[in-house]
Amino acid sequence: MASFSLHGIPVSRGIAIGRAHLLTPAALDVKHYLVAQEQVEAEVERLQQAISAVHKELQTIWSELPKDAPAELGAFIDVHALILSDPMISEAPLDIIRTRHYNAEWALVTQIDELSAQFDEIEDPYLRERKADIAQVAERVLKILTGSAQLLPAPDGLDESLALMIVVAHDISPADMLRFRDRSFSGFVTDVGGQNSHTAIVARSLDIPAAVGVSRASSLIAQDDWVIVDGDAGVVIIDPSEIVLEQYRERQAAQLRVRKKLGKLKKTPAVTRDGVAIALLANIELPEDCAAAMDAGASGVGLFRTEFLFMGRGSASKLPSEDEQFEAYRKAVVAMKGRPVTIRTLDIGADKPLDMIEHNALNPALGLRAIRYCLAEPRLFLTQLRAILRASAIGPVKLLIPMLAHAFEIDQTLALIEQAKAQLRDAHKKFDGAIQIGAMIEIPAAALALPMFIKRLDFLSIGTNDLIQYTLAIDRVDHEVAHLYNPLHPAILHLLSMTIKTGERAGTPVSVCGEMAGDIHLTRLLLGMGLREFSMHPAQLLAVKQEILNSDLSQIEPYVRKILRSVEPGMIGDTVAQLQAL
Ligand SMILES: C=C(OP(=O)(O)O)C(=O)O
Repeated sequence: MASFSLHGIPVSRGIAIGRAHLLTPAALDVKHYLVAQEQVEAEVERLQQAISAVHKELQTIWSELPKDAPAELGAFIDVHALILSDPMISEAPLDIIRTRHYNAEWALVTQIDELSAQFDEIEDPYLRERKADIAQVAERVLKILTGSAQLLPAPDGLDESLALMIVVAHDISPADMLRFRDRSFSGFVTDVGGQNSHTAIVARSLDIPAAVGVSRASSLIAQDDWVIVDGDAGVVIIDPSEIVLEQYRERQAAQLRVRKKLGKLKKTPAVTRDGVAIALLANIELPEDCAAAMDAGASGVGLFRTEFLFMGRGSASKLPSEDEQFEAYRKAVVAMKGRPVTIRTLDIGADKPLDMIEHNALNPALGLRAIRYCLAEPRLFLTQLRAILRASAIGPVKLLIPMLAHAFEIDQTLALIEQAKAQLRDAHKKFDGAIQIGAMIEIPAAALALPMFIKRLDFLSIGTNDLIQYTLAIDRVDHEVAHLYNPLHPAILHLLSMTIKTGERAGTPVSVCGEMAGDIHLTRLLLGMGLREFSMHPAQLLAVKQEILNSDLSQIEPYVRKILRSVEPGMIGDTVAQLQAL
């Protein structure tokens, strides 16, 4: 196969080299014809041969796995081998050929369709999802039958220890991404998605190179193709030549060296050259992420996205109980060893739907989501509030509320927090009575009416991902408008600067917990606006710290003033670049 490349949106930095693992099988689009009676046994044999060819193929992949490859990769191959040996694949389609005289491809697809319908009926979401594995196995067999399958050998010079799997899919939901965090993949490529979709955010949190919005990747890349993902440029190279491979291996090695160097900064305090201390906190999705936060030297958790505890549970299962939630929050608080943990209440809706809740708004991002949903479902909200409050008895916890825009929403939320406290008192359960309560500033209306928030709350956290989405009126997950997603739009810069300055004047702490906080190209801009608290994924923390250590506020501030006076994108971009080069 000739080498070719595809282009998309770079969302998670780094270089990954490996074999493609297609998540969404290509449509099982095969020829359908009837075979004559005398041809039936030959057709049966054709299918049997294809099945044994796939067995061999799986064995080859097994034998090519590097010794230190994570056990999960081998487990995947085992599952596929087991499926292939199961009579539902190895025998039932043969019966279909014999009884209905279907050609081999049609018989296999018929059997898969029947199995698929049976799997849809299964209550257990884990088992239900095994349907995808069966489809992938069937697709391998079909490729052999149609003559399109050739397992490519490892390109010459490929370091097998780097040859892990690259997930290629039309789209990956944030819930699916959650499942991947326990398995080792070296890269992600999706046909759709935007820079700040939650899928992209989770890829960054996993510290795995990823490109999204790579149009038609899942149909142009075949299972087991050798692929390079350049997460810095958003480029995906399929079947790379030896020279290209060598170049990327060198870049990969250079990145590893940079990482090693950054690793030495873990214990270094984040202080600018002119002596201003900056707090660097971590964004987490699950309590297990605290290990990475501690390892990166985070001074606390600035954003715990609790909705990830509620996602991917399937419609049949229940929402997490108060005790289950408490256990998760407690774990995070214990893991952070006395450093503050900012727990955000449920921010569901839009691209973070819950399986058990119907989300049928016409414009989900503008609908009954986040705090709006919680206020409409006080029992669910009180359960979460009690669990968070109980965790505040274990160590320092702050409560963060998403998507607030109206004074009455803040007041209702505060009233419910008081109600949750009263319920805990009645139940003789401990909590921190002086727990700090803050708001996400992520709706332009909130940024423009800041005194209303400052009067009622203890701290503010700017959610730049949603603030950009709502200010520029673009869906953050829609790759067709991804080019309009611009953190340097003058309107965004003004809202940010205004929020930081207003908070500073009022003595209300302001942090940024959106993706802008972890982007090293924007660190100096935010410092110059007066930001002193950044929260980001642990994987980004040391690089941001290095920027801070190399920055001098007195040098930066005049450039930032110039940026804030500019309305021309060219001028803003140039000045941000000059800031970087200081
Ligand atoms: C941090 C944010 O929240 P999320 O990305 O979880 O919506 C944000 O909007 O910037």
